[in-house]
Amino acid sequence: MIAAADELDDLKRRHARDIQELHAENARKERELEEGRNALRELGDDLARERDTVRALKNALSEQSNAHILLKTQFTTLETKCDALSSEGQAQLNSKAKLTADLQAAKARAEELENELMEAESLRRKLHNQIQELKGNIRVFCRVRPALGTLPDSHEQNSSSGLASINFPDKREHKEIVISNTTETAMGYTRDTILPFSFDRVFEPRSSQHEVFEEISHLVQSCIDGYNICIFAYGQTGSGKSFTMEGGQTEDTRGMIPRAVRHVFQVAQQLQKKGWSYRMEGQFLEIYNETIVDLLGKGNDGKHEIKHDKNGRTSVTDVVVYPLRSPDQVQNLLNLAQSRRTVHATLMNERSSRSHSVFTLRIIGTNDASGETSEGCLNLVDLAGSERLKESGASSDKDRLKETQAINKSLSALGDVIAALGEKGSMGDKHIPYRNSKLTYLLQNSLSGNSKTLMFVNVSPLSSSLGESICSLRFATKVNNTTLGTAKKQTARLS
Ligand SMILES: Nc1ncnc2c1ncn2[C@@H]1O[C@H](COP(=O)(O)OP(=O)(O)OP(=O)(O)O)[C@@H](O)[C@H]1O
Repeated sequence: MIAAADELDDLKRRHARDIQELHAENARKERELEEGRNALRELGDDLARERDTVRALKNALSEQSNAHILLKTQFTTLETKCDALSSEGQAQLNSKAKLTADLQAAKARAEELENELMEAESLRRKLHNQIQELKGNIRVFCRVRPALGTLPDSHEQNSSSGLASINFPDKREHKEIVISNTTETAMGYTRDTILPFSFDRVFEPRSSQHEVFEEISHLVQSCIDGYNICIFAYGQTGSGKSFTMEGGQTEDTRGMIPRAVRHVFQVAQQLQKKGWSYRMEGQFLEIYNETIVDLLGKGNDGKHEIKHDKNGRTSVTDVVVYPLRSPDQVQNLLNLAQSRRTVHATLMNERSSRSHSVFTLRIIGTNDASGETSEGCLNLVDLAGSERLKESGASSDKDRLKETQAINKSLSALGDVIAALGEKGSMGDKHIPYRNSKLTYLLQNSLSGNSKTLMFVNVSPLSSSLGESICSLRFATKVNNTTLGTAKKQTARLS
């Protein structure tokens, strides 16, 4: 029993030890279990996170694959477009080659036509000069200016009631002008007079500078062919002479001088193709009270002398002669000259020009290919107002009286020269009184029978100017009835 009790104790001790160990083991297992649980929780969290990541990646993948599909579609469309463009490009290359060939052919044809045109132009010029020779070399154009009331900024506002009765019956050839005038007889009766005049061309008030120049452009062109040309503007103060010759500053209102210079430059350039090269020079003079003033000079006026050489060349001593290189340069010279012109007030026109102005363009041409030379001269003359003493208000002022007398003397000298040239044409050699005025002496070589002369008779539309208008038209008619003979070219061959 003792042994059994010992054994029992022993067993109890071992059992207690086992229980203790089992407790310890249990506690350890519980700890491990807790740790396992924690680990499991962490793994659960990780799993949830991983699931989120996988979900996000899945979404991204789906977006990417959509984008990929879209890009693929776009790529295919672009590929198709590219194919279409490259075949279009090819077609365009083909059509470009065809167009280049067509252009080449058109250029060759244009060149051919240009040559034909040049030949036709030479022929036309020759025929034109022949026609002019047959007609005689003095022509008269009449131009009636518009009433200024119809223009902005005018002093003649509401002047339409004061307009003269001027009619233009010839609607086809524009050669006639008819003035109707009512005068009172000594007995107090009124008498209606119809005065018809006819000229080479009549320009109505609405005619533009462009239309007027069209009619004189061939004449201007003749100076390139070696003729001496003289174009005058004659008429009472305020009748539109300066407007016709110099014009305004705008493209539309530019006058005959700038248009003539531009035309000469253009034609000279065209003739370069035929081997011609031209040198041009210009001078601008004023004749005031029988004294020459250089409008482009530096002021040694009154000391200029007119000289004519045996080759028909006229020069004036000590005047500035500008080599002309462009039409724009001429506009600047005109502006300079304009600011220097002698301008005084008269009753007729506040800014009346009381002097003659003479713009001279000399054109010297050489043709190295054919050995020809030519020298022509174009004079564009803006004459002083032609009104009589009473009309100009000059009779009460000594200086104005002297001016008006000088103007009248030189204008009648011009008439005498033209008349004498006309008589010479029919009766052989006759003395031509060129020396009677500075104006006619200066223009001697451009007024002779060898030259071409055009006179504009400028007319005011106002009834208050009717008397002067009739005087101007009568003077112009006398000039128109004159035949100046045959113009001669000044050409030579280079030795
Ligand atoms: N055809 C026209 N169209 C428009 N305005 C014109 C025309 N002719 C003349 N004029 C205007 O009429 C006015 C007088 O003309 P202009 O000065 O040319 O006369 P003029 O005869 O030269 O006078 P002057 O003898 O004083 O020089 C100017 O204001 C001018 O601009």
